Amino acid sequence: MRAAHTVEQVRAAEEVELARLPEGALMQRAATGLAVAIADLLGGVYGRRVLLLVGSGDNGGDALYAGAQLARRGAAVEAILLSEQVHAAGLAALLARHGRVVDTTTATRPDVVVDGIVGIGGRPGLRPNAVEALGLFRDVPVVAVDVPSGVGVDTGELDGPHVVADLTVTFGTHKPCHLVDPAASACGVVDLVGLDLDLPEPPIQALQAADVAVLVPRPDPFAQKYTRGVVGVRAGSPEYTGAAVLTTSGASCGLAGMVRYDGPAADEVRARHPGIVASVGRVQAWVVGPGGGDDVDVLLAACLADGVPVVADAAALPHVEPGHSRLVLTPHAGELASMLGTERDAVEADQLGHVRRAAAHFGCTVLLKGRHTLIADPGGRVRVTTSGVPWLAVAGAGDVLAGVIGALLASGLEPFDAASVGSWLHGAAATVAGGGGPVTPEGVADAVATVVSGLTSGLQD
Ligand SMILES: NC(=O)C1=CN([C@@H]2O[C@H](COP(=O)(O)OP(=O)(O)OC[C@H]3O[C@@H](n4cnc5c(N)ncnc54)[C@H](O)[C@@H]3O)[C@@H](O)[C@H]2O)[C@@H](O)CC1
Ligand SMILES: Nc1ncnc2c1ncn2[C@@H]1O[C@H](COP(=O)(O)OP(=O)(O)O)[C@@H](O)[C@H]1O
Ligand SMILES: [K+]
Repeated sequence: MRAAHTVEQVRAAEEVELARLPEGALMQRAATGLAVAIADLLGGVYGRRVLLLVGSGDNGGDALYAGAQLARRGAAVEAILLSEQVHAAGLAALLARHGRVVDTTTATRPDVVVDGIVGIGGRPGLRPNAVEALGLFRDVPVVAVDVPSGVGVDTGELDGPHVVADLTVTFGTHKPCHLVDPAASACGVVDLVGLDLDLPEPPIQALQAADVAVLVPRPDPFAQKYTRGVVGVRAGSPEYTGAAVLTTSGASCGLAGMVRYDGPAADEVRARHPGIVASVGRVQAWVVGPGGGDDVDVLLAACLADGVPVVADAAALPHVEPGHSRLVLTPHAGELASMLGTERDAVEADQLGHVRRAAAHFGCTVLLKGRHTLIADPGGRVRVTTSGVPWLAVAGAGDVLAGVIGALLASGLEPFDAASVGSWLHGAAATVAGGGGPVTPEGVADAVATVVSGLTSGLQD
């Protein structure tokens, strides 16, 4: 599990550790991890040129101490001081190793720029002198210390100028900005240096393959199709039969024992999936909405009246009312904006705030689709999916996702687990299906089984 904690939580945990350790020890641990990561990026240290951008706080201190360590191993290290006050002991350490203080007119072209402008104490945005320094060597790789300076650390928002890093080396735990877009997209690769902090339950997590392997349902030896769960799909309309085929393709990923289809595209659905039963009967979960027509409000009401968990997607979303706790809503940013009476841009700018607001308002699990899909429950807990690839941004992929989540709900997973596991499998399936190239939504649906078998065989070893 990749965990992210807020600035307040990190500060509280650091305080305990700071009181326990000799002065400066925690920063030295951070700086050593940073120096190792920079050396790895450069493929060596001796003779490499490093430019530190140093702000007023401890983030600049980390950069200065890491710079001193690199200078000791033969790097030529220069520092631009962006504040009159910088970490004094860090600066002394750098100067003792023959690092040089330079300005924007005297800095030498480096092999790497180290962003020690601000860390978790930073407000969003950058001052003009930082923007100028960052503009000096635009094509040089940037390593951000802890966070890319200027991003909203707790919110994942971007407001004003900020660093765009190739690598972010963070300490102790991830912060929300490392997982939540748009800030996450400014982090590049994120490397975590452990500080042995005693941290509370993380408010934000990103499932990893091992976590999904634990959560994914497996049939017991005496399983029957009904004990594994039946998922019902009410999707498609005479105009949009493809949505019915794709949603049932997701539902047929093999994670539930049976798929029922109730709608106008039964022939198309059965032609692709002969195992699907096109008759009404008992189900353990419903999926409703993809490609839905004029009667989608009636269908949603019928699904909810069944008293089983429901995935509501696409055309069903505008008809959802608060108060159904076993509901999973799967909007993209435009759909979530309509549901909350705001604009798509506002949702995209503050994805965490909006998905949490929607989960609290509707009293159910809400999954906001995007590059890093967010899943929130009404209590504010959030999971982030990072397994996807940009090729997944293809029409129909969302229908498949709704079907996969429906199968997981039918198998007995709780809504928050079903949504986050389904989203992770969906992203991983796109990676497998495309092999680095384009995918079709059908291909993604087919690849879910391959991903699951990889996970479960790994566990049996
Ligand atoms: N607390 C600790 O023990 C540790 C902290 N570490 C480092 O310390 C950092 C936090 O240090 P600080 O609390 O000193 O805070 P920062 O280094 O993030 O800087 C805070 C100062 O920068 C100024 N500032 C805020 N926003 C700004 C902006 N947008 N542009 C320019 N200046 C701005 C403010 O005057 C503020 O006091 C972490 O991110 C991490 O890098 C690590 O060394 C690990 C140990
Ligand atoms: N840049 C991206 N990287 C990874 N996944 C993405 C990206 N953009 C969109 N996705 C994923 O692609 C899918 C698109 O779904 P959706 O927008 O509902 O399409 P449709 O309604 O046509 O089925 C979602 O699962 C979303 O998370
Ligand atoms: K930084």
